[in-house]
Amino acid sequence: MSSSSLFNASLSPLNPNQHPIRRHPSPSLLRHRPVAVSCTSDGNTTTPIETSVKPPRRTENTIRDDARLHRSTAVNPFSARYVPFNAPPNSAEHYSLDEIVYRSRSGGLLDVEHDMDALKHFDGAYWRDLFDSRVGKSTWPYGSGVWSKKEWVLPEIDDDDIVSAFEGNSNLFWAERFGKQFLEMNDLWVKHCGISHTGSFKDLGMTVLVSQVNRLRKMNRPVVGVGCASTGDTSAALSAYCAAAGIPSIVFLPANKISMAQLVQPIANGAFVLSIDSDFDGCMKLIREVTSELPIYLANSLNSLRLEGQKTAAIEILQQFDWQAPEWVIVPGGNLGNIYAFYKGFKMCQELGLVDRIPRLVCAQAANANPLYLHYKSGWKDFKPMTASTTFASAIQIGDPVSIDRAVYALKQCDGIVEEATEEELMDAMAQADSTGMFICPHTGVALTALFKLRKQGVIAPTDRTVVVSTAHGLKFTQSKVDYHSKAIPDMACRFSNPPVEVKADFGAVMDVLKSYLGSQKLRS
Ligand SMILES: Cc1ncc(COP(=O)(O)O)c(C=O)c1O
Ligand SMILES: N[C@@H](CCOP(=O)(O)O)C(=O)O
Repeated sequence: MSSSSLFNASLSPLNPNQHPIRRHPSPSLLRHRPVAVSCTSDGNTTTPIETSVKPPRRTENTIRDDARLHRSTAVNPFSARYVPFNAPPNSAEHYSLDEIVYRSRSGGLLDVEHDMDALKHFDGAYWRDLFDSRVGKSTWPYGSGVWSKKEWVLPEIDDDDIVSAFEGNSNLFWAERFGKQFLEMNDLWVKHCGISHTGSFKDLGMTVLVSQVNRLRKMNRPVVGVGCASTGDTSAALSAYCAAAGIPSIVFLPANKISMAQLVQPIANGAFVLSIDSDFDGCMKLIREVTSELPIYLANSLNSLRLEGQKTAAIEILQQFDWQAPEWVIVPGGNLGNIYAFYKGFKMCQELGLVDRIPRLVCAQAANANPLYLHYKSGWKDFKPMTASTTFASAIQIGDPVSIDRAVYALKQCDGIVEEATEEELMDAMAQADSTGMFICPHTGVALTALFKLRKQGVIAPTDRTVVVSTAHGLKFTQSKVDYHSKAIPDMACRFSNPPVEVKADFGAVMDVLKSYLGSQKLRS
């Protein structure tokens, strides 16, 4: 079936006895659906288009006002709640998302469980079609890559309570030259989650968490501020979204362990910044203690709301490949929420009929902070937290990841793999990627190292469609690049460094240098 006929199929009325809700989808679902398809000269239908010209927007209205005007009066059929993570089927424990709870009764992790039966009243074609129709618009809140999947994220929140920077919809970059030159691969992609509002994938989760906090505060729930421990990216996202909503944010940062660019983000956004003489794990312990004593809402990924937003990056990857699953997705791992979020996004798409299979996941760790890797190598027998050593991939310098159980579950479910990268490997991989036109962060260098290793072992084949998740913007980590290109890193060859050539302000000297450079380029080509 062609994609256009799939599209038509999703619009045709169904036997009402089969899908009572689908026969009457809520107007809010239908509002942003394509209304027609265009025809080619041979009469085949192609892409969806709007047929009527919309009346000009009333200039006194904001996009929030517009959303309010079009608010559906139909009963929302979708809902979600907290349940213990990986609970046995007979477990009755559950909590409303409006409760302030981070752990199950037994002290385990929580998960957000959606009413899958309600979602299943609509078939895969319906959801594909709905999500596709929202991409690239400025309609509140669906213009966001996260909120374009609102029914699968926080279905019950009022559009008015949402705090969004139109995050998501990030670039899926075809790494043509990198794949060809270094890996003999022709179908290699980099999902640039770091090209976003605060420069990392954390925006995807933070829009959800801060929106829910906004709702709780409007309900007069006791939330005076929102706090996190951070290696730099969570704090940046938290402070930006809180600042946008006028909510106080408090961030615990390990002193001298995050980049200057990351440190300045919460400072500029007006957060209350504590620089603590500890590592990330120490800060995490402290924020957990503090949030159990004070009315400060916890924003780390221990809070499963965050993962609901982060899982949309997985859905987006499938969408960008026209709802075809790639063979492999490689994700750098630290506190280990994101690897589970990816799994959850892919799995929901499979369960709801948008795709027929899910990719295998690879979690990549820095060798200096590799508790998951060691656990995997032990045959998942023995998890031991560790004290993480310094790494250029500073945002994943984490030795006691809070989401260890989620990560192990995800990797087991998808026949996943864990790899590690030494400092030299990750820095070389970053420099190689940059030399082909990217500008990636060291964590993406960790993920690329995993790819190098799995290609060499023959686990990933040259034609396997592979996505490497780039988690932060390279501009947040320029000092590591400066160190590498100046060959200023002890015991590192910096094989791909490209230091500037110092030359006198003299025409002859400049010409000499240029001729020698151009000569070496000729030899290379
Ligand atoms: C840039 C970057 N990459 C990767 C990660 C790892 O994500 P997770 O903690 O969800 O494993 C983090 C944060 O931990 C990060 O900030
Ligand atoms: N890299 C993270 C570490 C904390 O992870 P979280 O997802 O649990 O908030 C950061 O940037 O702080």
